Amino acid sequence: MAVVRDPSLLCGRITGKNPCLDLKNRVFGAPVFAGGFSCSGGKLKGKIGIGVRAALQVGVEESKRLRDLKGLRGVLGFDVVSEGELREKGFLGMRKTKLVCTIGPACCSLEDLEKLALGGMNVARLNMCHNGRGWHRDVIRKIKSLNETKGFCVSVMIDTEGSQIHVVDHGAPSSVKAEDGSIWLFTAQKFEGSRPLTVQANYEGFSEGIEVGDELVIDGGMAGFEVIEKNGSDLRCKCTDPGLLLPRAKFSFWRDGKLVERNYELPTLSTKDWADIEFGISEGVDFIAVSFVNDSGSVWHLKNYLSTKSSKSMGVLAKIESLESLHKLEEIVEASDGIMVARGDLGVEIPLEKIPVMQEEIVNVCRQLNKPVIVASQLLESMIEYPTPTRAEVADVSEAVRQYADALMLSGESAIGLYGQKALSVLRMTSSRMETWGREENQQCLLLQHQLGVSLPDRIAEQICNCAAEMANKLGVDAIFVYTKHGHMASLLSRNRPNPPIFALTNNDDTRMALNLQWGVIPLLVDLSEDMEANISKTIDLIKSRAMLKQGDTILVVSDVVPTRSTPMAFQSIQVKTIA
Ligand SMILES: Nc1ncnc2c1ncn2[C@@H]1O[C@H](COP(=O)(O)OP(=O)(O)OP(=O)(O)O)[C@@H](O)[C@H]1O
Ligand SMILES: CC(=O)C(=O)O
Ligand SMILES: [K+]
Ligand SMILES: [Mg+2]
Repeated sequence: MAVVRDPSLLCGRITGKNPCLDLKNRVFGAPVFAGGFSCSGGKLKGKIGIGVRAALQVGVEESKRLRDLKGLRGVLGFDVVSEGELREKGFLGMRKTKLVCTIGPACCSLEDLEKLALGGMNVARLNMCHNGRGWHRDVIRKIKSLNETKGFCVSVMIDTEGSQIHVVDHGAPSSVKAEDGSIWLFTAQKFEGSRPLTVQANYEGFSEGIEVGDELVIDGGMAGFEVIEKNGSDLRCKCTDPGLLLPRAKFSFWRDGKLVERNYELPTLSTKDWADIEFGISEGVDFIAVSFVNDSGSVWHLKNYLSTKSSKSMGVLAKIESLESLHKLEEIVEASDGIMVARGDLGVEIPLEKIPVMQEEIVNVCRQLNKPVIVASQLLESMIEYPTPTRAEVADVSEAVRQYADALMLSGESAIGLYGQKALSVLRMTSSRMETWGREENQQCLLLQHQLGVSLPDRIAEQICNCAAEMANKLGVDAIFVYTKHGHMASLLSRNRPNPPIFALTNNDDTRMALNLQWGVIPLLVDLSEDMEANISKTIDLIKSRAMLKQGDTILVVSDVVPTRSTPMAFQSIQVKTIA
């Protein structure tokens, strides 16, 4: 594919407004939705149309759900944060990298959740390892009520506990020191209370296949031990690398510098995980992130289950956090609706110095296979305690943005940290700055797009989106509009990481919530008719009537026309429109 090579085409279009403007202290009013579909003043000039006809029989759009929502959300489901950002910074200044916040005791009140939403949280993550379902239900309902009443568009993700082997007791309520040369007992035997120098594991098979002389590493390097005696499943170990044992610390065993890989036959989805998934279905969450996925089987299994159990479509995200998942990366990415680079647990199974390269590879594979990817864990770890990040943390966040990850995630920084909102604003400002740099340096032209589609319709959709993104960059249009039912066209555009924001117009609320994780996509919920031309002018009029599109703005419109009596063939098109 030809690419933009002349940065001068792009540089001048970056908004002059301060891209670092802090949204935190701004108060957005409740959304004011324009009523009706008046076409006055919505005339378009300079329309260029390119069409591709293909004999695709696509089902007719169904918009009953939208009508139900319309009364609540108004006719243009434009979330208040994106709208505020557009007014403040213009089209090009809109943030592309999406932000995920883990919700925990430090940010679970309605006020705190609202502050995170205002600060740009696109997805709220609930880690099912902690708290009871009542607590999680309360948080989910608060987020949904903020969406309904305050006009936010925050998706909800639950993250399964999975079956990982970890410490349940190490002799102290919080952290405990392991001194050099001290002798410890690692056991799966359950006992009441705490015993000094004794670590209780949660699974009796934790030491299967382990031999005297093996190295036991805690949390990827928090402390290290040598196994000096094995008695049944109990291990007596000598501390060789003094350090700290934290609650729920994870174990790994190493022999001759390599991880001892063992098949524990623990299911990726435990009985508790299935119960949590049922809970997620009943609460209507948008994403289920599956911990410790080792192959595509568990992902397909869950996806099939969800398709029979739930009318709502929920995204299944696979967390890459084991050595085994790296061996089967492509099949897992293909099976999933998205990926999380779970660097915390990944660092238990691979040497830490390998993580940056693995992260880059996972991000690239995901973009090639057109799946959104979240970079997670320890992005701003020091901000759990301190009000400012380290320079190294800012560099790490910038690197993930430079790699064009779809989303960045806060863990403890928001869940238990003292400065969660500030951490979110650091992610926001750092990603905006890096995105601006990427545009100025024309970095997206370095991205190669391998052909993804196999069938003709898929290849047409892919080519339309590749060409549309290239045109948008070369012409320097202000925004891309894409009409999409399931989000596929929007994600194909996003895959090219184009300079202008991608407004994805859909009449399907599940699609809207799923697109929250995609780089550069601003999902809008609108009523769509079968007449695509009418849809396009209606949407433009609506956005214009809110003074967000003005005379002279140029937009590129990608549409996928469904067959109707008047247009019996599916019709995909790219149009460039200049607002009159
Ligand atoms: N709902 C919660 N209640 C209490 N503490 C929480 C909650 N969620 C997160 N935390 C705390 O925040 C820290 C980081 O959170 P996070 O859920 O990202 O942990 P993690 O270990 O990286 O994830 P995972 O368990 O999926 O590997 C946890 O160690 C935990 O102490
Ligand atoms: C997020 C997560 O699960 C990890 O980093 O391990
Ligand atoms: K988890
Ligand atoms: Mg993990």
